[in-house]
Amino acid sequence: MSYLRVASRQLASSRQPFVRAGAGAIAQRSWNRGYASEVKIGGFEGQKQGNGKYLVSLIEGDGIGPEISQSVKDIYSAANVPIDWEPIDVTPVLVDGKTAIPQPAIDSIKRNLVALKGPLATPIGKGHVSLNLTLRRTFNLFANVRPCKSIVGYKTPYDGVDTVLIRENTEGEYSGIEHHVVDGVVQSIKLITREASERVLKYAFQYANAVGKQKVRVVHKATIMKQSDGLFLEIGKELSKQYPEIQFDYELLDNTCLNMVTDPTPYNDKVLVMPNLYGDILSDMCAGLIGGLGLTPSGNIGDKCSIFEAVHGSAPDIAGKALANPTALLFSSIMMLQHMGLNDHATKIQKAIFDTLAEGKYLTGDLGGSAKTHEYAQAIIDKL
Ligand SMILES: NC(=O)C1=CN([C@@H]2O[C@H](COP(=O)(O)OP(=O)(O)OC[C@H]3O[C@@H](n4cnc5c(N)ncnc54)[C@H](O)[C@@H]3O)[C@@H](O)[C@H]2O)C=CC1
Ligand SMILES: O=C(O)CCC(=O)C(=O)O
Ligand SMILES: [Mg+2]
Repeated sequence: MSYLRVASRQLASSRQPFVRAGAGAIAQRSWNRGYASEVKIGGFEGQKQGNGKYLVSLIEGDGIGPEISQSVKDIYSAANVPIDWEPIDVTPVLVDGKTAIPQPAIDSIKRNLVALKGPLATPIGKGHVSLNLTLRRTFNLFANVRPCKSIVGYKTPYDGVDTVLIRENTEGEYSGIEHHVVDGVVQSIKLITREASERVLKYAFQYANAVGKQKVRVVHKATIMKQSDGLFLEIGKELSKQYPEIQFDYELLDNTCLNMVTDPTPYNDKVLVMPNLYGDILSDMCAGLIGGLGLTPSGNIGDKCSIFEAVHGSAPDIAGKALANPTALLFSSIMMLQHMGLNDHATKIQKAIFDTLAEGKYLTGDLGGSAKTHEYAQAIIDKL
Protein backbone atom coordinates (compact mmCIF):
# COMPACT_ATOMS: atom_id res chain seq x y z
CA MET A 1 0.00 0.00 0.00
CA SER A 2 1.45 3.37 -0.86
CA TYR A 3 0.21 6.53 0.72
CA LEU A 4 0.14 9.59 -1.47
CA ARG A 5 -0.08 13.05 -0.11
CA VAL A 6 -1.98 14.97 -2.71
CA ALA A 7 -1.12 18.65 -3.10
CA SER A 8 -1.97 20.24 0.20
CA ARG A 9 -2.99 23.59 -1.13
CA GLN A 10 -6.03 25.15 0.36
CA LEU A 11 -9.21 23.43 -0.78
CA ALA A 12 -11.66 25.91 0.56
CA SER A 13 -12.04 28.94 2.63
CA SER A 14 -14.87 28.27 4.98
CA ARG A 15 -18.09 29.94 5.90
CA GLN A 16 -18.09 27.80 9.05
CA PRO A 17 -15.92 28.86 11.95
CA PHE A 18 -15.12 25.24 12.85
CA VAL A 19 -13.90 24.22 9.43
CA ARG A 20 -10.14 24.34 9.20
CA ALA A 21 -8.99 25.93 5.98
CA GLY A 22 -6.04 24.48 4.16
CA ALA A 23 -6.70 20.81 4.85
CA GLY A 24 -4.91 18.60 2.36
CA ALA A 25 -6.52 15.56 0.86
CA ILE A 26 -4.79 12.32 1.77
CA ALA A 27 -5.24 9.61 -0.77
CA GLN A 28 -4.57 5.95 -0.50
CA ARG A 29 -4.44 3.75 -3.56
CA SER A 30 -6.06 0.40 -3.18
CA TRP A 31 -5.84 -2.19 -5.89
CA ASN A 32 -8.34 -4.52 -4.29
CA ARG A 33 -11.44 -5.37 -6.23
CA GLY A 34 -13.42 -2.40 -5.06
CA TYR A 35 -16.64 -0.72 -5.97
CA ALA A 36 -16.56 2.47 -4.03
CA SER A 37 -14.13 5.33 -3.98
CA GLU A 38 -10.98 3.23 -3.65
CA VAL A 39 -9.40 6.23 -2.10
CA LYS A 40 -9.20 7.96 1.19
CA ILE A 41 -10.80 11.24 0.35
CA GLY A 42 -10.32 14.32 2.47
CA GLY A 43 -8.32 14.46 5.65
CA PHE A 44 -10.05 12.50 8.40
CA GLU A 45 -8.69 13.43 11.80
CA GLY A 46 -11.17 11.66 14.06
CA GLN A 47 -9.99 10.08 17.30
CA LYS A 48 -10.99 6.74 18.76
CA GLN A 49 -12.89 6.81 22.05
CA GLY A 50 -11.59 5.17 25.21
CA ASN A 51 -13.19 1.86 24.14
CA GLY A 52 -11.07 1.81 20.99
CA LYS A 53 -13.99 2.64 18.69
CA TYR A 54 -14.85 5.67 16.59
CA LEU A 55 -18.12 7.48 17.20
CA VAL A 56 -19.97 8.10 13.93
CA SER A 57 -23.09 10.28 13.63
CA LEU A 58 -25.99 8.37 12.10
CA ILE A 59 -28.99 9.97 10.41
CA GLU A 60 -31.32 7.08 9.66
CA GLY A 61 -33.48 9.21 7.38
CA ASP A 62 -37.02 8.98 6.06
CA GLY A 63 -38.96 6.33 4.14
CA ILE A 64 -36.70 3.32 3.60
CA GLY A 65 -33.95 5.03 5.64
CA PRO A 66 -34.49 3.15 8.93
CA GLU A 67 -34.67 -0.25 7.16
CA ILE A 68 -31.46 0.18 5.18
CA SER A 69 -29.69 1.74 8.18
CA GLN A 70 -30.61 -1.33 10.22
CA SER A 71 -28.90 -3.53 7.62
CA VAL A 72 -25.72 -1.44 7.91
CA LYS A 73 -25.83 -1.63 11.71
CA ASP A 74 -26.38 -5.41 11.68
CA ILE A 75 -23.57 -6.05 9.19
CA TYR A 76 -21.15 -3.73 11.01
CA SER A 77 -21.89 -5.38 14.28
CA ALA A 78 -21.32 -8.86 12.79
CA ALA A 79 -18.07 -7.65 11.17
CA ASN A 80 -16.82 -6.13 14.45
CA VAL A 81 -16.22 -2.75 12.86
CA PRO A 82 -14.79 -0.46 15.55
CA ILE A 83 -17.62 2.05 15.30
CA ASP A 84 -20.28 3.17 17.77
CA TRP A 85 -23.22 4.91 16.13
CA GLU A 86 -24.49 8.19 17.52
CA PRO A 87 -28.05 8.58 16.21
CA ILE A 88 -28.97 12.18 15.46
CA ASP A 89 -32.25 13.89 14.71
CA VAL A 90 -32.17 16.45 11.91
CA THR A 91 -35.85 17.46 12.06
CA PRO A 92 -35.43 21.08 10.97
CA VAL A 93 -35.72 24.08 13.22
CA LEU A 94 -36.32 27.66 12.14
CA VAL A 95 -33.49 30.09 12.80
CA ASP A 96 -34.21 33.68 11.74
CA GLY A 97 -37.05 32.33 9.59
CA LYS A 98 -34.74 29.91 7.75
CA THR A 99 -34.62 26.10 7.84
CA ALA A 100 -31.70 24.97 9.95
CA ILE A 101 -30.27 21.73 11.29
CA PRO A 102 -30.80 21.43 15.08
CA GLN A 103 -27.73 22.40 17.10
CA PRO A 104 -27.25 18.98 18.82
CA ALA A 105 -27.03 17.34 15.38
CA ILE A 106 -24.53 19.94 14.20
CA ASP A 107 -22.48 19.45 17.36
CA SER A 108 -22.45 15.67 16.89
CA ILE A 109 -21.12 15.87 13.31
CA LYS A 110 -18.59 18.55 14.29
CA ARG A 111 -17.34 16.31 17.07
CA ASN A 112 -17.26 13.04 15.13
CA LEU A 113 -16.18 14.60 11.80
CA VAL A 114 -18.01 11.89 9.92
CA ALA A 115 -21.64 10.86 9.43
CA LEU A 116 -23.59 8.19 7.61
CA LYS A 117 -26.91 9.43 6.37
CA GLY A 118 -30.09 7.77 5.12
CA PRO A 119 -32.27 9.62 2.62
CA LEU A 120 -34.22 12.69 3.71
CA ALA A 121 -37.49 13.53 1.96
CA THR A 122 -38.15 17.03 0.64
CA PRO A 123 -41.71 18.31 0.11
CA ILE A 124 -42.51 19.43 -3.44
CA GLY A 125 -43.31 23.14 -3.71
CA LYS A 126 -44.29 24.69 -0.37
CA GLY A 127 -42.64 23.37 2.80
CA HIS A 128 -39.18 23.24 4.23
CA VAL A 129 -36.14 23.45 1.99
CA SER A 130 -34.15 20.29 1.35
CA LEU A 131 -32.38 19.08 4.47
CA ASN A 132 -29.94 17.24 2.26
CA LEU A 133 -28.84 20.50 0.69
CA THR A 134 -28.96 22.25 4.07
CA LEU A 135 -26.58 19.66 5.56
CA ARG A 136 -24.18 20.07 2.64
CA ARG A 137 -24.17 23.83 3.04
CA THR A 138 -24.02 23.77 6.85
CA PHE A 139 -20.82 21.72 6.81
CA ASN A 140 -19.44 23.21 3.61
CA LEU A 141 -19.33 19.78 1.95
CA PHE A 142 -18.10 21.17 -1.32
CA ALA A 143 -17.61 18.00 -3.39
CA ASN A 144 -20.13 15.23 -3.89
CA VAL A 145 -18.26 12.17 -5.14
CA ARG A 146 -20.50 9.66 -6.93
CA PRO A 147 -18.76 6.56 -8.27
CA CYS A 148 -20.67 4.02 -10.30
CA LYS A 149 -19.28 0.62 -11.14
CA SER A 150 -20.78 -2.47 -12.78
CA ILE A 151 -21.47 -5.29 -10.35
CA VAL A 152 -19.73 -8.50 -11.32
CA GLY A 153 -22.39 -11.19 -11.72
CA TYR A 154 -25.29 -8.77 -12.07
CA LYS A 155 -25.94 -8.45 -15.78
CA THR A 156 -27.22 -5.20 -17.29
CA PRO A 157 -27.16 -4.03 -20.92
CA TYR A 158 -23.85 -2.34 -20.09
CA ASP A 159 -20.64 -4.13 -19.12
CA GLY A 160 -17.60 -2.71 -17.40
CA VAL A 161 -19.01 0.64 -16.29
CA ASP A 162 -16.60 2.49 -13.97
CA THR A 163 -17.51 6.17 -13.87
CA VAL A 164 -16.82 8.80 -11.22
CA LEU A 165 -18.80 11.95 -11.17
CA ILE A 166 -17.95 14.88 -8.91
CA ARG A 167 -20.76 17.30 -8.33
CA GLU A 168 -20.33 20.84 -7.03
CA ASN A 169 -22.35 20.59 -3.86
CA THR A 170 -23.02 24.01 -2.35
CA GLU A 171 -24.39 26.37 -5.01
CA GLY A 172 -25.28 26.41 -8.72
CA GLU A 173 -28.90 25.74 -9.57
CA TYR A 174 -29.45 24.59 -5.97
CA SER A 175 -28.56 27.91 -4.35
CA GLY A 176 -32.20 28.26 -3.31
CA ILE A 177 -32.46 31.87 -4.45
CA GLU A 178 -35.93 32.23 -5.94
CA HIS A 179 -38.17 35.25 -6.37
CA HIS A 180 -41.74 35.84 -7.32
CA VAL A 181 -41.30 38.80 -9.68
CA VAL A 182 -44.90 39.53 -10.72
CA ASP A 183 -47.88 37.25 -11.19
CA GLY A 184 -46.93 34.47 -13.56
CA VAL A 185 -43.23 35.28 -13.44
CA VAL A 186 -40.73 33.67 -11.10
CA GLN A 187 -36.98 33.80 -11.10
CA SER A 188 -34.53 31.18 -9.87
CA ILE A 189 -30.91 32.19 -9.67
CA LYS A 190 -28.06 29.87 -10.54
CA LEU A 191 -25.15 31.14 -8.52
CA ILE A 192 -21.64 30.20 -9.60
CA THR A 193 -18.69 31.60 -7.68
CA ARG A 194 -14.98 31.36 -8.38
CA GLU A 195 -14.38 30.18 -4.82
CA ALA A 196 -16.73 27.18 -4.89
CA SER A 197 -15.84 26.29 -8.47
CA GLU A 198 -12.12 26.37 -7.75
CA ARG A 199 -12.33 24.12 -4.73
CA VAL A 200 -14.45 21.44 -6.43
CA LEU A 201 -12.38 21.55 -9.61
CA LYS A 202 -9.13 21.30 -7.65
CA TYR A 203 -10.59 18.39 -5.78
CA ALA A 204 -11.46 16.67 -9.08
CA PHE A 205 -7.83 16.92 -10.24
CA GLN A 206 -6.54 15.67 -6.89
CA TYR A 207 -9.04 12.83 -6.89
CA ALA A 208 -8.09 11.80 -10.44
CA ASN A 209 -4.44 11.70 -9.40
CA ALA A 210 -5.23 9.70 -6.31
CA VAL A 211 -7.33 7.00 -7.97
CA GLY A 212 -5.19 6.78 -11.09
CA LYS A 213 -7.66 8.18 -13.61
CA GLN A 214 -5.83 9.96 -16.41
CA LYS A 215 -8.41 12.55 -17.39
CA VAL A 216 -10.63 15.24 -15.91
CA ARG A 217 -13.59 16.38 -17.96
CA VAL A 218 -15.84 19.34 -17.16
CA VAL A 219 -19.47 18.72 -18.12
CA HIS A 220 -21.15 22.05 -18.88
CA LYS A 221 -23.63 24.11 -20.90
CA ALA A 222 -21.48 27.18 -21.41
CA THR A 223 -22.98 27.54 -24.87
CA ILE A 224 -26.20 28.66 -23.20
CA MET A 225 -25.16 29.72 -19.68
CA LYS A 226 -22.24 31.64 -21.04
CA GLN A 227 -21.34 33.44 -17.83
CA SER A 228 -22.11 30.92 -15.08
CA ASP A 229 -21.01 27.67 -16.75
CA GLY A 230 -18.53 29.81 -18.66
CA LEU A 231 -16.81 30.76 -15.40
CA PHE A 232 -16.83 27.15 -14.15
CA LEU A 233 -15.24 25.97 -17.39
CA GLU A 234 -12.68 28.79 -17.50
CA ILE A 235 -11.54 27.93 -13.97
CA GLY A 236 -11.21 24.29 -15.04
CA LYS A 237 -9.00 25.35 -17.95
CA GLU A 238 -6.88 27.59 -15.69
CA LEU A 239 -6.42 24.90 -13.04
CA SER A 240 -5.59 22.22 -15.58
CA LYS A 241 -2.24 23.99 -16.12
CA GLN A 242 -1.30 23.08 -12.53
CA TYR A 243 -1.92 19.38 -13.27
CA PRO A 244 0.05 18.64 -16.46
CA GLU A 245 -0.04 14.90 -15.69
CA ILE A 246 -3.83 14.90 -16.09
CA GLN A 247 -5.46 15.37 -19.50
CA PHE A 248 -8.21 17.95 -19.38
CA ASP A 249 -11.17 18.48 -21.67
CA TYR A 250 -14.84 19.43 -21.58
CA GLU A 251 -18.11 18.27 -23.03
CA LEU A 252 -21.65 19.61 -23.36
CA LEU A 253 -24.03 17.95 -20.91
CA ASP A 254 -26.51 16.82 -23.57
CA ASN A 255 -23.69 15.15 -25.49
CA THR A 256 -22.49 13.46 -22.31
CA CYS A 257 -25.96 11.97 -21.78
CA LEU A 258 -26.13 10.68 -25.34
CA ASN A 259 -22.62 9.28 -25.30
CA MET A 260 -22.96 7.63 -21.91
CA VAL A 261 -26.13 5.73 -22.70
CA THR A 262 -24.64 4.71 -26.06
CA ASP A 263 -21.40 3.38 -24.53
CA PRO A 264 -20.30 4.38 -21.02
CA THR A 265 -16.88 2.69 -21.14
CA PRO A 266 -14.98 5.61 -22.75
CA TYR A 267 -15.78 7.45 -19.49
CA ASN A 268 -13.90 4.92 -17.37
CA ASP A 269 -10.58 6.76 -17.51
CA LYS A 270 -12.13 10.12 -16.62
CA VAL A 271 -13.31 12.01 -13.59
CA LEU A 272 -16.33 14.06 -14.60
CA VAL A 273 -16.82 17.31 -12.71
CA MET A 274 -19.81 19.60 -13.08
CA PRO A 275 -22.19 22.12 -11.53
CA ASN A 276 -24.73 20.91 -8.99
CA LEU A 277 -27.88 20.12 -11.01
CA TYR A 278 -26.04 18.32 -13.80
CA GLY A 279 -24.37 16.07 -11.24
CA ASP A 280 -27.68 15.32 -9.57
CA ILE A 281 -29.32 14.21 -12.81
CA LEU A 282 -26.34 12.48 -14.38
CA SER A 283 -25.68 10.40 -11.25
CA ASP A 284 -29.20 8.93 -11.34
CA MET A 285 -28.67 8.22 -15.03
CA CYS A 286 -25.38 6.45 -14.29
CA ALA A 287 -27.14 4.36 -11.62
CA GLY A 288 -29.53 3.23 -14.33
CA LEU A 289 -26.60 1.87 -16.36
CA ILE A 290 -25.54 -0.60 -13.67
CA GLY A 291 -28.81 -1.81 -12.18
CA GLY A 292 -30.45 1.13 -10.47
CA LEU A 293 -30.47 3.41 -7.48
CA GLY A 294 -30.25 0.53 -5.03
CA LEU A 295 -26.55 0.23 -5.89
CA THR A 296 -24.89 3.64 -6.09
CA PRO A 297 -23.10 5.37 -3.19
CA SER A 298 -21.80 8.86 -2.58
CA GLY A 299 -19.60 10.91 -0.30
CA ASN A 300 -20.15 14.58 0.53
CA ILE A 301 -16.64 15.77 1.20
CA GLY A 302 -15.67 18.83 3.22
CA ASP A 303 -12.44 20.18 4.61
CA LYS A 304 -13.18 18.87 8.04
CA CYS A 305 -16.45 16.90 8.15
CA SER A 306 -17.80 14.47 5.56
CA ILE A 307 -21.21 12.84 5.19
CA PHE A 308 -21.75 9.62 3.28
CA GLU A 309 -25.12 8.73 1.79
CA ALA A 310 -26.72 6.81 -1.07
CA VAL A 311 -27.54 8.59 -4.33
CA HIS A 312 -31.19 7.56 -3.99
CA GLY A 313 -34.02 9.15 -2.02
CA SER A 314 -36.49 7.92 0.58
CA ALA A 315 -38.36 5.67 -1.90
CA PRO A 316 -41.81 6.21 -0.34
CA ASP A 317 -43.34 3.72 -2.80
CA ILE A 318 -41.58 0.79 -1.07
CA ALA A 319 -41.01 2.17 2.44
CA GLY A 320 -41.89 -0.02 5.40
CA LYS A 321 -42.24 -3.18 3.29
CA ALA A 322 -38.72 -4.62 3.69
CA LEU A 323 -38.29 -4.31 -0.08
CA ALA A 324 -35.45 -1.77 -0.08
CA ASN A 325 -31.99 -2.64 -1.30
CA PRO A 326 -29.47 -1.49 1.34
CA THR A 327 -26.46 -1.90 -1.00
CA ALA A 328 -26.19 1.78 -1.93
CA LEU A 329 -26.04 2.84 1.71
CA LEU A 330 -23.66 -0.05 2.45
CA PHE A 331 -21.32 1.03 -0.36
CA SER A 332 -21.56 4.60 0.96
CA SER A 333 -20.49 3.25 4.34
CA ILE A 334 -17.57 1.48 2.61
CA MET A 335 -16.50 4.85 1.20
CA MET A 336 -16.77 6.16 4.75
CA LEU A 337 -14.58 3.36 6.15
CA GLN A 338 -11.96 4.07 3.47
CA HIS A 339 -12.14 7.76 4.36
CA MET A 340 -11.55 6.82 8.00
CA GLY A 341 -8.63 4.57 7.10
CA LEU A 342 -10.48 1.40 8.19
CA ASN A 343 -9.50 -0.34 4.96
CA ASP A 344 -9.42 -3.91 6.20
CA HIS A 345 -12.99 -3.70 7.41
CA ALA A 346 -14.01 -1.97 4.18
CA THR A 347 -12.46 -4.71 2.08
CA LYS A 348 -13.96 -7.52 4.12
CA ILE A 349 -17.51 -6.16 4.04
CA GLN A 350 -17.23 -5.15 0.40
CA LYS A 351 -16.17 -8.69 -0.54
CA ALA A 352 -19.13 -10.18 1.33
CA ILE A 353 -21.49 -7.82 -0.55
CA PHE A 354 -19.95 -8.65 -3.93
CA ASP A 355 -20.07 -12.37 -3.24
CA THR A 356 -23.72 -12.17 -2.21
CA LEU A 357 -24.64 -10.19 -5.32
CA ALA A 358 -22.65 -12.48 -7.62
CA GLU A 359 -24.23 -15.59 -6.10
CA GLY A 360 -27.63 -14.10 -6.92
CA LYS A 361 -29.55 -16.24 -4.39
CA TYR A 362 -30.61 -13.42 -2.11
CA LEU A 363 -31.28 -10.36 -4.26
CA THR A 364 -33.82 -7.66 -3.44
CA GLY A 365 -36.74 -6.94 -5.77
CA ASP A 366 -35.08 -4.04 -7.61
CA LEU A 367 -32.44 -6.52 -8.82
CA GLY A 368 -35.01 -9.12 -9.85
CA GLY A 369 -34.88 -11.19 -6.64
CA SER A 370 -37.37 -11.80 -3.88
CA ALA A 371 -35.23 -11.39 -0.75
CA LYS A 372 -36.39 -9.00 1.94
CA THR A 373 -33.98 -6.30 3.06
CA HIS A 374 -33.02 -8.21 6.21
CA GLU A 375 -32.66 -11.53 4.37
CA TYR A 376 -30.18 -9.95 1.97
CA ALA A 377 -28.32 -8.41 4.94
CA GLN A 378 -28.21 -11.80 6.65
CA ALA A 379 -26.78 -13.39 3.49
CA ILE A 380 -23.97 -10.80 3.59
CA ILE A 381 -23.37 -11.52 7.28
CA ASP A 382 -23.15 -15.25 6.49
CA LYS A 383 -20.35 -14.50 4.00
CA LEU A 384 -18.27 -12.30 6.31
N1 LIG B 1 -29.96 12.51 -0.79
C1 LIG B 1 -31.22 12.29 -0.43
O1 LIG B 1 -31.52 12.10 0.73
C2 LIG B 1 -32.26 12.29 -1.50
C3 LIG B 1 -33.57 12.51 -1.14
N2 LIG B 1 -34.54 12.47 -2.10
C4 LIG B 1 -35.93 12.64 -1.64
O2 LIG B 1 -36.53 11.34 -1.63
C5 LIG B 1 -37.92 11.46 -1.87
C6 LIG B 1 -38.37 10.45 -2.91
O3 LIG B 1 -37.79 10.78 -4.15
P1 LIG B 1 -37.97 9.94 -5.49
O4 LIG B 1 -37.99 10.88 -6.61
O5 LIG B 1 -39.11 9.01 -5.32
O6 LIG B 1 -36.60 9.15 -5.66
P2 LIG B 1 -36.08 7.85 -4.93
O7 LIG B 1 -34.64 7.79 -5.21
O8 LIG B 1 -36.49 7.83 -3.52
O9 LIG B 1 -36.81 6.64 -5.68
C7 LIG B 1 -36.79 6.49 -7.10
C8 LIG B 1 -37.13 5.04 -7.46
O10 LIG B 1 -36.05 4.20 -7.09
C9 LIG B 1 -36.46 3.21 -6.15
N3 LIG B 1 -35.42 3.07 -5.14
C10 LIG B 1 -34.70 4.07 -4.58
N4 LIG B 1 -33.87 3.58 -3.68
C11 LIG B 1 -34.04 2.26 -3.64
C12 LIG B 1 -33.46 1.21 -2.89
N5 LIG B 1 -32.50 1.42 -1.98
N6 LIG B 1 -33.89 -0.06 -3.11
C13 LIG B 1 -34.82 -0.31 -4.03
N7 LIG B 1 -35.41 0.65 -4.77
C14 LIG B 1 -35.03 1.92 -4.57
C15 LIG B 1 -37.76 3.73 -5.54
O11 LIG B 1 -38.57 2.68 -5.08
C16 LIG B 1 -38.35 4.51 -6.71
O12 LIG B 1 -39.07 3.64 -7.55
C17 LIG B 1 -38.19 12.90 -2.27
O13 LIG B 1 -38.74 13.56 -1.15
C18 LIG B 1 -36.81 13.45 -2.59
O14 LIG B 1 -36.73 14.80 -2.31
C19 LIG B 1 -34.26 12.18 -3.41
C20 LIG B 1 -32.96 11.95 -3.79
C21 LIG B 1 -31.86 12.02 -2.88
O1 LIG C 1 -32.66 16.97 -1.37
C1 LIG C 1 -33.42 16.39 -2.13
O2 LIG C 1 -34.62 16.33 -1.94
C2 LIG C 1 -32.90 15.70 -3.35
C3 LIG C 1 -31.42 15.60 -3.35
C4 LIG C 1 -30.93 14.78 -4.47
O3 LIG C 1 -31.62 14.49 -5.42
C5 LIG C 1 -29.58 14.27 -4.40
O4 LIG C 1 -28.87 14.48 -3.43
O5 LIG C 1 -29.17 13.59 -5.35
MG1 LIG D 1 -30.62 13.25 -6.84
